[in-house]
Amino acid sequence: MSASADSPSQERPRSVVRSLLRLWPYVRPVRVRLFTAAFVAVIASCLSLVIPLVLKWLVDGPVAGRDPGGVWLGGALLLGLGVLEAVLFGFRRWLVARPLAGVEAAMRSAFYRRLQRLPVSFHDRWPSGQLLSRATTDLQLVRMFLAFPLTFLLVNGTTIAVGFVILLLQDWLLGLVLLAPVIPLVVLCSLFETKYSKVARTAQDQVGDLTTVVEEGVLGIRIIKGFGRNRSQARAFATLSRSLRSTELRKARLLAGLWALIMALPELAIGAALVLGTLQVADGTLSAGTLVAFLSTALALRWPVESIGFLIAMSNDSATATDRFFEVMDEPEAAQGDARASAPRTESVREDGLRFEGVEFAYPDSPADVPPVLRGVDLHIRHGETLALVGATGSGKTTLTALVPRLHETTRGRITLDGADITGLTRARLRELVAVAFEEPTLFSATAAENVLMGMEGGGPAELDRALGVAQAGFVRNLPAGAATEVGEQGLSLSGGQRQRLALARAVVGGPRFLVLDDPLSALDVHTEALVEAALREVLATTTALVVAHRPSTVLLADRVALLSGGRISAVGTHHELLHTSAEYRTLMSGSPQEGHGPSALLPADAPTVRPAHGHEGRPAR
Ligand SMILES: Nc1ncnc2c1ncn2[C@@H]1O[C@H](COP(=O)(O)OP(=O)(O)OP(=O)(O)O)[C@@H](O)[C@H]1O
Repeated sequence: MSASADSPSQERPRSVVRSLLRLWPYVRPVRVRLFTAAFVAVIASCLSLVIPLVLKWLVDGPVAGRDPGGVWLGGALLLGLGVLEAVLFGFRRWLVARPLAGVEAAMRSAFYRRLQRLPVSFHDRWPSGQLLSRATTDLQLVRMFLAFPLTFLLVNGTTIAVGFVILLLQDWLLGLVLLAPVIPLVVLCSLFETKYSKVARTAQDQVGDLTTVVEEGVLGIRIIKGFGRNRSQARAFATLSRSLRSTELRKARLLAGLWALIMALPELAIGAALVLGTLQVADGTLSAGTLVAFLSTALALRWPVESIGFLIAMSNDSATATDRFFEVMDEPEAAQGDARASAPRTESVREDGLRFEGVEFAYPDSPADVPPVLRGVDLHIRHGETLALVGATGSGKTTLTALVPRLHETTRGRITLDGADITGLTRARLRELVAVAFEEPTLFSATAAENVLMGMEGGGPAELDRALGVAQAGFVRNLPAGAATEVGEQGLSLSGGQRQRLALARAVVGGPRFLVLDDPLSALDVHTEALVEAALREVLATTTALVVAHRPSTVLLADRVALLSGGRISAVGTHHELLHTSAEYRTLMSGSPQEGHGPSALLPADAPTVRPAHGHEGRPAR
């Protein structure tokens, strides 16, 4: 979802107020403090309007009557009002600071929880930078809005209204002269708001795109350096950065134009009122004190009026940030266990193994004219059996394995675990039953032990040791702090093979009933692979397992092999049966010339091979 992509909020007419009102559920818990703070700020701001009235009294009274006692009293009153105003504004800040940090934190937690619950298909569609910028910059903007523009739009609005009433009461003609710019200002503000909100949206989306590029640049630093792509990456960054800069400049130009008008029109009105007022004083129709009070009030209203421009701008930025936040919050969550009415609610206890029945799956964003990746998969992995899934690259092996832990939902057909439809199981139960390890092993910024024990709620050192043993991950003990070593962001401080072994340990630690492994040995050297294989055999003997295999050595871990072709299972049998009966299987197996595991090691001498067998003894299939 780049800046250029249409987002839901851009398609329908947008209202800043409606967008901001959606914040209410998060603001509700702190409403009392927020309203109190706004009330205190209104009082403080209106106090500044009392000062000109004291001035009027001072000029027309004690100063005109040469009464030093009165002048001192007036001075003390002005000082007292000033101090009270400052104290009240300070109190307002204290009232809002802590609760608003709480609102921001609550929104961020809700956002994070949502991200965790959203289906994998959502994460496939959304660049991580767009999500990161929503969780950081956008939520900061929202907090700033609640702390400042929200209160001051109310405070300044009230101050302006009270101020004009005071001005009109003092001299209605001069008051009307000052009020004259209001109508053009309202029209200008609404025009500005429409234009500004579009530019604000573009800028915030561009920040998201830029965050994505920075994130990819950091995570992919090895590839970028390895392929010498620093320049092209820097160019991509510079292009996005320039676009963002020009959008920010457009924002600044719009704001500057509005600000110039907001400042110039009232200044002109004050100038006109000053001329008119001076003439009235000269005529004797207006007292000098009233003119001083009038002009002081008008000057006291300058800041509330001038601030309206950037308060509107900030509110617009915040409304855009709110829209962006709710675009993610409004996304439908992944279906829960009992979401499908047709799914059986009780779990069968039969030792039926893992079954795929007429399973069809198409990625949600794939074009309508592209056939589904899986088009009716029927497969039965018997209880306690290990089945290797083999197929050409892109045939859908990873997709099929991702359906078992419900990372994606089948579009048709069903998958059962010991006879129970997986859509009828709760997520927690499904996670208990099925453990997964993917080809690309993801580790988290945590210790090696924490990464492994993520696979078993409440697991301890004994389980950890067993799992590390099974995955041949003894290297962990040689890390600087042993299993307590932080393995770094995405485990980048470890080698590919080490990461894969930790991921494998995580998959087996809980002793799952069903194990789904996506090419678990792909990054291991031949020696380690043999060790892991030996240990895996023990684990596989006690579980029902589906193992995606690219290499003959992995296939040999399995009791039977299924060939995925054309979105269906086209053949099932033992390794040797398939070598005899399926030309496609032979081609796939002979296309992996690994030292010691290639066709020479695995194809029996009488198999009709694509490449000639070399007559070595192959490892026996189980
Ligand atoms: N997130 C996705 N969105 C849309 N299409 C996808 C997505 N992931 C995979 N595909 C497509 O689905 C098809 C099957 O991909 P899959 O990764 O399951 O194949 P595979 O058999 O595991 O491949 P390999 O052996 O190379 O790992 C491919 O055509 C791929 O382009």
